[in-house]
Amino acid sequence: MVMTEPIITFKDFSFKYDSQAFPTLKNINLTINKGEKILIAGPSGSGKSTIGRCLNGLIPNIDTGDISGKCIINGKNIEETNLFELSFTTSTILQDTDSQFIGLTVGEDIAFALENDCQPQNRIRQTVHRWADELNISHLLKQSPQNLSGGQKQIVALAGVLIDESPILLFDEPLANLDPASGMRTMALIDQIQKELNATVIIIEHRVEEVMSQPLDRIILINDGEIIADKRPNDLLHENKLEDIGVRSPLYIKALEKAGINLEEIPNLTSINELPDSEEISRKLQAWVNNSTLQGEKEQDVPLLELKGVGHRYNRLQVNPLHDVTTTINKGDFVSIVGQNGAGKTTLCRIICGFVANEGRILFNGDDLVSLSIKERSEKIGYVMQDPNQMISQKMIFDEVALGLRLRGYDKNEIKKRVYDALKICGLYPFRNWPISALSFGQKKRVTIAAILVLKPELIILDEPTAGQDWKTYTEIMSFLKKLNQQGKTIMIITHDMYLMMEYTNRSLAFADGKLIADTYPIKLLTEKSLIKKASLKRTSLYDLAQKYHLRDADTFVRAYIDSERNKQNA
Ligand SMILES: Nc1ncnc2c1ncn2[C@@H]1O[C@H](COP(=O)(O)OP(=O)(O)OP(=O)(O)O)[C@@H](O)[C@H]1O
Ligand SMILES: Nc1ncnc2c1ncn2[C@@H]1O[C@H](COP(=O)(O)OP(=O)(O)OP(=O)(O)O)[C@@H](O)[C@H]1O
Repeated sequence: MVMTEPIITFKDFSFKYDSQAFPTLKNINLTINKGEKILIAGPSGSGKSTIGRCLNGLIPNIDTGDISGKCIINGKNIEETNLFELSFTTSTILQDTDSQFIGLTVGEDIAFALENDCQPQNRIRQTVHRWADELNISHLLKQSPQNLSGGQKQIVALAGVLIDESPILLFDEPLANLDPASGMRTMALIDQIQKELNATVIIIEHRVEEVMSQPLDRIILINDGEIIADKRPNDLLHENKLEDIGVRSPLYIKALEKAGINLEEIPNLTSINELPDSEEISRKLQAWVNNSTLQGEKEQDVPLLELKGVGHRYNRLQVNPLHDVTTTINKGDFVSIVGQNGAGKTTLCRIICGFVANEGRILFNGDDLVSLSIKERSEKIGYVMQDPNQMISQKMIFDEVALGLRLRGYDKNEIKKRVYDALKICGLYPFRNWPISALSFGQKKRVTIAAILVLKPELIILDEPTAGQDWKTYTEIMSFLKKLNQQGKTIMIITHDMYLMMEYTNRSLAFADGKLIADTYPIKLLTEKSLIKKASLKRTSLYDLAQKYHLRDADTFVRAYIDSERNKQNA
């Protein structure tokens, strides 16, 4: 028997933030042994990050509140330990990477963790280069961390944590902004580090399927501040209750279920490789595809936005600036913009909105956009940033949505009418007199969309609207966007979620190294191996399932699955 020794123990532990009326964590009993790898999952606001903050000492040192019961980390009671002491025990990679950077360059930032340990200069250089190599960020070492793309920031933050060599590594949503291939690489890397250092790894993530691409010891489900399951992944998947609490199940499991396959009869559900070779499963999956009728792809060819040789270079250090993007977005399109972290997706959207200079031309309904100011453009093209908190400037919902109209001098009645209309479309009318601070993330996101809809733009561009969201909020945001699209809005959306791309969008633009490398149907994009590799994409597990069971045509299987989900939504 392997000797196990607890490194984290919660005993009848409850915690109430000073500013909250009720406890956020309730009666937590949890033991994690040295060297274990644990996933913590659960809906937004359930208390996952709060548990994380106990592990790294932010609770009770920075986030003060009432504790009852005990929490012992590496032999120390968190109530009797200061932040500095715990910093040697737990390394944390946060959801919000921006607040984590201290160096002037990426290289300095990564080195910082080592300099803390008083290592010699040349050893530091070597280690930094080794990790930068491993993480594919060598070309960024001289850049300022503030200028990186969202995904690049996340990888740099990861490097800092990995080289720190603490006994507990805590990752709070490490995948939220990563492209699919980087996400997989990151999970493999975490696994490798864990083995090398024999570290205890705690991962907080909504993307359960991706985390499960590497072995896990246990999954802990949190709901409403309580632990509702603490099980080995296989046992939890057999119970098949993830979606009941708003956590997305792995796609291949949902597909098996759709085809009427009894999950109880499958011994190991943790990965497609572990599924049994079975004629019967093959037959059932194939029969299910044969029974579904496929919908035709939507064809549209009235041009709305024409991009001709579009590009932008931020500075001379930039290795692959966005260059020569030429394509036409048609009226009614729902376009996904996908690809490699740092490829230029956000930059393209900034160019379209006029926030940064453009080396090419853009026509909107046939007119050149160059003569329009940012303000004039925003009446035609609405841009929704990833973080709603960065967009919101007012206290009250009504005022936030009315802001654009007030700035443009509309009269009071017209403002009221338009704001109410937009709030109704966004399902926020009942909240019209509420302060924004009382809303959840998904609701805030809809406020920022409402604030854009009042100006009646024909095109709406959204930057990763579902990143870091739980399954419920994800579905809420996406069905809402789908409705807007059906009402005639043209939508462009940046995303790293391959399934989202396939289910919701009718067309994909894929980027790599500053270039548009594909412009096609979402499903077609994932049929070409070389494209997938170049754009850092990944096939969903539906393909792997179809291949494993030798279905006649994997793409047809994937389409059948997506159609059946679409129909379920429309019903
Ligand atoms: N510093 C704080 N002060 C007061 N309340 C807080 C604080 N941080 C979190 N909370 C509250 O505690 C609850 C749980 O938040 P927590 O961040 O732990 O959730 P989570 O499960 O990590 O959610 P998400 O998936 O959205 O990140 C929320 O209702 C939140 O409003
Ligand atoms: N303000 C800036 N100054 C200098 N370089 C920048 C700036 N903003 C972005 N870059 C660089 O431009 C490139 C493209 O960045 P962009 O944000 O468009 O990428 P992205 O495709 O949206 O990436 P992600 O998927 O990670 O969000 C990156 O290499 C990034 O480092």
